[in-house]
Amino acid sequence: MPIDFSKYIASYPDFPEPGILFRDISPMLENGEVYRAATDKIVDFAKARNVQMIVGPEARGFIVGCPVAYKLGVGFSPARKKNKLPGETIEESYGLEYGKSSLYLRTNAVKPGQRVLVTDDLLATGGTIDATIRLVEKLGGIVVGTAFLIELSDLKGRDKIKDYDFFSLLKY
Ligand SMILES: O=P(O)(O)OC[C@H]1O[C@H](OP(=O)(O)OP(=O)(O)O)[C@H](O)[C@@H]1O
Ligand SMILES: Nc1ncnc2[nH]cnc12
Repeated sequence: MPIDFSKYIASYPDFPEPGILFRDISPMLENGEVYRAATDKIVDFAKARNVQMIVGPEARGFIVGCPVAYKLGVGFSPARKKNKLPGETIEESYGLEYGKSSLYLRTNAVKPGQRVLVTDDLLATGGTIDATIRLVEKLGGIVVGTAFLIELSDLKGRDKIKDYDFFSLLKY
């Protein structure tokens, strides 16, 4: 029987602030079979695009991207928030559904011409993924796909990344 992935997403009204309906992937992660099946969907998407490197934003982009990198035998580089990455980094700032922030990537994270998959748990306004893509492209990487567990379609994040191949497991 195919897995109904939607059963493993919890919804919390007014978290972390009033008006936000928070979609929580924790139940999916807490079930080994379901986490693996969800990861395998992204692995298939990545294999079809000959992905050579994965970059994901802190923190939930790591949860999605790292097991895919492990399965493919490619590297993963974290795009991190302020004061988390030592050494030489590049920065991009962005707005999100709640708040504003910056992401940083190591200047050695991606080689020019490398085929990169960008992963995150959820696409909302698209600010986070757009900043992550800009970081990769600043280093000369080629973003061959973007992959998420969840897309919040009302927030139109896909409009920001319409030039890129896209995968999402679930849509709300
Ligand atoms: O499409 P956007 O409007 O940019 O929103 C999506 C981003 O928001 C959440 O991360 P958050 O910034 O809350 O950080 P966290 O993963 O560290 O909890 C989520 O994990 C995505 O990265
Ligand atoms: N509604 C939402 N649920 C979970 N994570 C989010 N990140 C941005 N918006 C979110």
